[in-house]
Amino acid sequence: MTQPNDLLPADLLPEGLEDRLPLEAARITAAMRACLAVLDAHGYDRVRPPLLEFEASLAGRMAGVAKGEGRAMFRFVDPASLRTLALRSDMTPQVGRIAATSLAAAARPLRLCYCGDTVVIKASQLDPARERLQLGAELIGADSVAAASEAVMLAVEALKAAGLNGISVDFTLPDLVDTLAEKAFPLAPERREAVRRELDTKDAGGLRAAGGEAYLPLLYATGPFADALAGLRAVDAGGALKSRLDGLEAIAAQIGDAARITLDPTERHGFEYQSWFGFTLYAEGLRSAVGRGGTYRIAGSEEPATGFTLYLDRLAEAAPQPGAVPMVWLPFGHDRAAAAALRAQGMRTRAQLAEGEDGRVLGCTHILEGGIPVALEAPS
Ligand SMILES: N[C@@H](Cc1c[nH]c[nH+]1)C(=O)O
Repeated sequence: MTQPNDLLPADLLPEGLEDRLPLEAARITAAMRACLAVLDAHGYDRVRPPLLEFEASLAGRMAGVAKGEGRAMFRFVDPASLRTLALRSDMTPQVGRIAATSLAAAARPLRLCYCGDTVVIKASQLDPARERLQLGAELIGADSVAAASEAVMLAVEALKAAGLNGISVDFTLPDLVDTLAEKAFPLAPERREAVRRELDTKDAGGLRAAGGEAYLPLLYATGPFADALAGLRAVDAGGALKSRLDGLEAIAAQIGDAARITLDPTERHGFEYQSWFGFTLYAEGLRSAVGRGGTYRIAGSEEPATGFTLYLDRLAEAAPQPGAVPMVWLPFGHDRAAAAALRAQGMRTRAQLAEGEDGRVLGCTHILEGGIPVALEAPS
């Protein structure tokens, strides 16, 4: 038998990639099923885009990704087409492509959901994983307050169905600096990046030095939703903010007490392509975000859309372990119909393959005897 110390160097996994062993895989699967059931019940049809695509098409559907601000993708040359392929780092652009091509003629708003693995070349400090299991929903054809409310409500409902507690939603305004820089607090295009950077690091001195004095109040308008909103309302930006803030207020009113709401108007981490509205989801027991979403435009077709993505393998860390069901040992010559009936009732079975096997050693709690499951003593 192979012992762990027989590990060959070739058996080591690259940094940021790992095997999920049965207990963990069961937790991820249970969370996945619960979330998918919520999206399905709300009328979202599942699509399954491929794991890899032509790089140009993956990168081209999202503004930020095209600008190189996106998560770096693994790329390689396809020996068959001799074109560059990329492994997806996010499924939202793929769903955008489907909406803009195969489903271009489908009625809007179009509700699609998805679940699949994505990979990034470089992980973040907070979360070293380079493979991420995404599960999400995209509402195509609308980026209104109503669409945004539906997306947030659905995300919260899915997280609760997965068994997570203490859910909080952090609202942000991804295109805030661009909007204000146009007119209210004018900034030359080449200065915008510097101002965004200082807002990111919440450095008041740096912000002043970068010529972003007018943006200072934004630094303080962050925290619990009501207070932060009041702070932002006090920023007189010649009405440039009003429609956005009214929108946030309407979304928050819909959520009510289904989740705790905070507002960080300048947060842009993880928002590469979202437009007026963005949100980050957190849950009790997990330091990093369990999902993100917002409004955006599908690059190419310019169609408005709203959606969210949950990071399933991450959120499953705080999801409850599915309850163990009886595991029934099926010895040689067992009653097959009785075994099938037990499985139909939700029990699990393991069948004997060779002489000398002991069901208890193989994790069984019961043995099928005379057509009924009889409890086994745990192995000593
Ligand atoms: N796919 C984005 C979130 C998103 C979905 N739809 C719109 N935004 C992410 O993983 O961060």
